[in-house]
Amino acid sequence: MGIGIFDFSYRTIERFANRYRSLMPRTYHRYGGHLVAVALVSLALLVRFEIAPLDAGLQYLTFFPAVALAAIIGGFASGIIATLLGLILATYLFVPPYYSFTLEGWQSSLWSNLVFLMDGFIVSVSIEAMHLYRQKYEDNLDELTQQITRRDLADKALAEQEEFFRLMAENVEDFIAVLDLQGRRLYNSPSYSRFFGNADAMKGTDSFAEIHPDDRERVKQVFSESVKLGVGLRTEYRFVLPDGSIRDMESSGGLIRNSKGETVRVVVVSHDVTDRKMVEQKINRLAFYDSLTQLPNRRLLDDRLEQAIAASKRSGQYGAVMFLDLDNFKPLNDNYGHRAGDLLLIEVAKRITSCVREVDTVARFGGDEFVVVLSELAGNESESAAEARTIAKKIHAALAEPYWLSSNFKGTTQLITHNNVGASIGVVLFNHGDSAENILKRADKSMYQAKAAGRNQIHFHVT
Ligand SMILES: Nc1nc2c(ncn2[C@@H]2O[C@H](COP(=O)(O)OP(=O)(O)OP(=O)(O)O)[C@@H](O)[C@H]2O)c(=O)[nH]1
Repeated sequence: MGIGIFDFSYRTIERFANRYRSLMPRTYHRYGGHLVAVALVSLALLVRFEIAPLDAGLQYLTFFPAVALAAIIGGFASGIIATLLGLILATYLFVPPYYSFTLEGWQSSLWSNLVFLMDGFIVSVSIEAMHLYRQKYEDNLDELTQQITRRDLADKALAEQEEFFRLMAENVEDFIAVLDLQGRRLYNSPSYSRFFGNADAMKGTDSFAEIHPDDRERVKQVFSESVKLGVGLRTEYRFVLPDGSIRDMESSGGLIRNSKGETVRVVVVSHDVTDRKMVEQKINRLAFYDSLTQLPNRRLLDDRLEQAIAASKRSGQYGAVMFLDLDNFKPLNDNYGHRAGDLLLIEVAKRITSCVREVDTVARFGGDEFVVVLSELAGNESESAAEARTIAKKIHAALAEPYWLSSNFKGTTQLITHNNVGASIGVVLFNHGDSAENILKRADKSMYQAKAAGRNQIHFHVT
C-alpha cells in the first residue's frame, strides 16, 4: 500500500516532469532539471522564510522535498545541485549565528553540513537508482508487451490458417488425408465419407488397406520413397469401396516437417479420376480400336508391328504378318443385310483371336480384311514358316465352322446359318528389321496371290 502510494506519487511527478521537458527545446533538456532545482530550492527558501521559524531546524520539511523533486525531474545532478544550494542557504543565510562565511561558522556547522550533504546525496542517488530501475523495468515491460503482441499475432495467424485449412479440407471435393510416417490415418477430410462411411472413424487405421491389392505394394513403395527423399510424389491407384466397386484415384503428397526439418507427417491430396479415366479410355478406344469388332485398328497395328520388328531384331527370332481377306463376303451382305455382315465380322474377329497367343496382334485392316502379327516364332526361317502355317490353318478351320446370325433383312428378323466362310491368307516372315510398310505390302500381295490361286488358300511370300 505504502509503496503503491509512493509509486503513484512518483509517477505523477514524473508525468509532470516529462510534460515540462516536452515543452522545452531539446538542447535545454539537461539544464531544465537544474533550473527546476534552483526554482524548487528558492521555493523551499520562501516557505521556510515565510512560514517556518528560522530556528526550528525544519530544513528536512522544506529543502529535502525540494531535493527529491529536483532529482525526480532533473535526475541525479539536479538533486545534488538542490542539495548544495539548500545546504548553503539553510546553513549560512538562515541559521543564526552563521549568517556569513566565517571559519568559526564553517567549523561549527561541519558535521551538520556533512549530514545534510550525505542526506541530499542519498536522496539523489536513491531517486536516480529508482529512475534507472523504472527505466529497465519499463524497457522489459515494453519487450514483454511486444513479445506477447507478436505471439498473439502469430497465434491469430495460425488459428486463421487452421480455420482456412479446415474450411478448405471440409468443402473441397478432393480427398485430404494427414498420415503418420507409417501411413496410419491421423485426419481424413469429410469427402472420404462418400467412399468409406464415417470419415472420423477412419482415424488410426491403415491408409493402404482400401487400395486395390494389385496397386498396394507400389503405392507403399512410393510412400516410403517420398518420406525417405523428403519430397512429395504423385501416384495413381485404385480404391476398392466397401460395395466392391472400384474408383481410380490420383494422389500427390506433401511433407510436414518439425522445427529441426525432420519429416513428421505426410499430407496426401487425392482426387477421384474415375470419370476422366473412362473418357480417356473411350477416346483411346476410338483412336486405336475398331468400333465394330473391338480389334486394334490400322494405327495401332502399325505401332504393334513396329514393336514386333524391333523385338525380332533384338532376339533374332522370326515374326510373321498374315494378311487375311474373307472370300465371298459381299453376297452375305447382299442376301441378308449389312447387320448380318456385321455380326459375321464380329464373330470372325473372335475366332481369329482365339487362334493366336496373347503376344500376337489381330487387327481389323478395313472392310473384311484382317491382319495378324505373330511374334517370337523360331530362330530359323523354315521352323518359323511351319509355325505360321500351323496358325493359318487353325484360323482356316475356325472360320469354316458354321455361324448363327440374326438378320433383319427387308423388315423381317430371322436367324440364319452361314457355313464355310473362307479366307485368303498371305503370309510374310520377317526378322531383318524391314519396314512395317514393306512387310504389309508384301503380305497384301501374297493374299491376292492366294485369292488368284482359287481362294481359301495360304500363300507365303517368297524372297
Ligand atoms: N456388313 C459390313 N460389310 C462391310 C463392312 N465393311 C466393308 N463391308 C463390305 O465388305 C465387302 C468387301 O468387298 P470384297 O472383299 O470385294 O467382297 P468379297 O465378296 O469378299 O470379294 P472377294 O474378297 O473377292 O472374295 C463389301 O461389300 C463391303 O461393303 C462392314 O463394316 N460391315
